[in-house]
Amino acid sequence: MVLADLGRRINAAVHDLTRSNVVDEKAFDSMIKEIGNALVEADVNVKLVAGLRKSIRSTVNFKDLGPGVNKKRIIQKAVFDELCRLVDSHSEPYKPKKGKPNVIMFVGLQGSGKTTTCTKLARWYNARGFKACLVCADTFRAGAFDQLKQNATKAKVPYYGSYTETDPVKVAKAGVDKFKKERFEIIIVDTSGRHRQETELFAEMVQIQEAVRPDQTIMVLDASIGQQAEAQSKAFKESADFGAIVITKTDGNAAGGGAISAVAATKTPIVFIGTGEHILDMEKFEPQRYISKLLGMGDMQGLVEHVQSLKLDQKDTMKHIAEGIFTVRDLRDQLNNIMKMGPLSKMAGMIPGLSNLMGDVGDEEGSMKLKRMMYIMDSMTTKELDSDGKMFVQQPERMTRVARGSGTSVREVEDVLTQHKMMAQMAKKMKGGMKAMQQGGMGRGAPNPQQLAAMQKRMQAMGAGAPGPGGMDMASMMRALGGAGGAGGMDMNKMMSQMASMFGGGGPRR
Ligand SMILES: Nc1nc2c(ncn2[C@@H]2O[C@H](COP(=O)(O)OP(=O)(O)OP(=O)(O)O)[C@@H](O)[C@H]2O)c(=O)[nH]1
Repeated sequence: MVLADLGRRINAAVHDLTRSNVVDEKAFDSMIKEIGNALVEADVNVKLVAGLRKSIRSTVNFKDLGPGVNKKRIIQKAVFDELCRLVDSHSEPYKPKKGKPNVIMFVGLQGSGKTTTCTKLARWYNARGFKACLVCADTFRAGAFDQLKQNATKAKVPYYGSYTETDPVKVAKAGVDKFKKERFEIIIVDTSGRHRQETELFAEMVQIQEAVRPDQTIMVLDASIGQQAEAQSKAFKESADFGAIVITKTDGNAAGGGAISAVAATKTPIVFIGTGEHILDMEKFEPQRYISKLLGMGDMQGLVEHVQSLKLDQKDTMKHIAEGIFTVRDLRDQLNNIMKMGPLSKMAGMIPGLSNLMGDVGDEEGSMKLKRMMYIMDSMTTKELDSDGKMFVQQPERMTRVARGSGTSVREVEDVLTQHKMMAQMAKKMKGGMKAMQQGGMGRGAPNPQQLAAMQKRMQAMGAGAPGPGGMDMASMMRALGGAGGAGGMDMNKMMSQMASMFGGGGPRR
């Protein structure tokens, strides 16, 4: 059972109960039991599960509920709140400060995903305006430096390491000193892992800690170890003190729930979770966001942050749409942006209701389709790209030329032009609204209540469904978007419709 299945099972249990006409104590008990079973199967510790069941039961307390109260709402909220509490460590991690060197040291067993996570974190800070770099202090494993070098180069992050020095303490110290002198703000030290928790490994970690005096030591844990995470983190904590944890490989891994809850129970903050092998596959861990995503309620705030961190260029298209124009080049720029965002399935998970809309179109098929559309537009002339597409109808031989040049078929070129036409019509309709939003500062500030209401209506029409537990309805999600406008905010609605219709999801249900 992968994590998404766990979410679906919990959701189904809650919905079965709240959908039925009689919400009595018996039905309530069987819902709690089903949630408990699903969590135990996802390797959450039975004691924690027993605690959660007890808390839900006492929060709802059937006997005290009067006839007028909305039982369904209270039950949904109790389940959401208790799930959040299960994964919340209630502790604050270190917050790096700008304008000074912040040394972050990574520890963890070999293969846990340390090197990958170090690079993801450096990129994450870089995208947020910090000057970040990497130091490879793993002299134990041959090839470790090469791997870090390769990752760092791909992520465009400066790095330090040595092929000749065999003492990891010396390499770590030299790297940190060098980058401190060069005024780097985030200096990430990757250490050796090895297979088991051997004494030499712990001794080495302590020595590196003493030499580089990290502001934060982060331990990396593989989600697949489930509730074993508690024992493993204890063993590490006894040797080298660490302040926070990153849990990797939570993608497609049911035991992730077990690992997260086990760590939360030790009151160690989980700062990030790894959600894939790609450099962008890392999410800041926040209990409420994690649970709402797990339950299929989306993570709009996460999506906005993700989109913003990509620094997508939307200026020209936004300006065009405000004027009611949408050129073929605009379509190409938008597709380019979508391709930068990572796997489509992941994006869909962040948007409430979109996973259903996309249907069974896989990532591979979706991205292949995107690529072919890009080849087609790359084979067009500047004049064609900047046009409204009508010249292709007037001179169909242009379509034949583009198909030949891009190695695709005339039919596919027609499809791109149909897609473009649809979006150009949409842009025409949006003309007034976009102008008002731009004038009203939508691109900079939070949406006003009328804009929120309109956006909420559209989102619900797209299949976002009824408000979920915990009061996380569409309005509050939209409010969470406050201040996020521009590329991340308003554009998401458009992007959803684009994606859904392009990948055969049948288009938004309006
Ligand atoms: N699916 C998935 N794979 C991941 C994630 N994080 C890391 N990996 C993969 O896990 C494997 C091991 O990652 P590394 O970063 O090399 O692990 P390490 O802990 O640095 O290992 P050593 O350098 O040998 O100590 C690689 O194939 C990564 O691509 C994640 O969040 N999801």
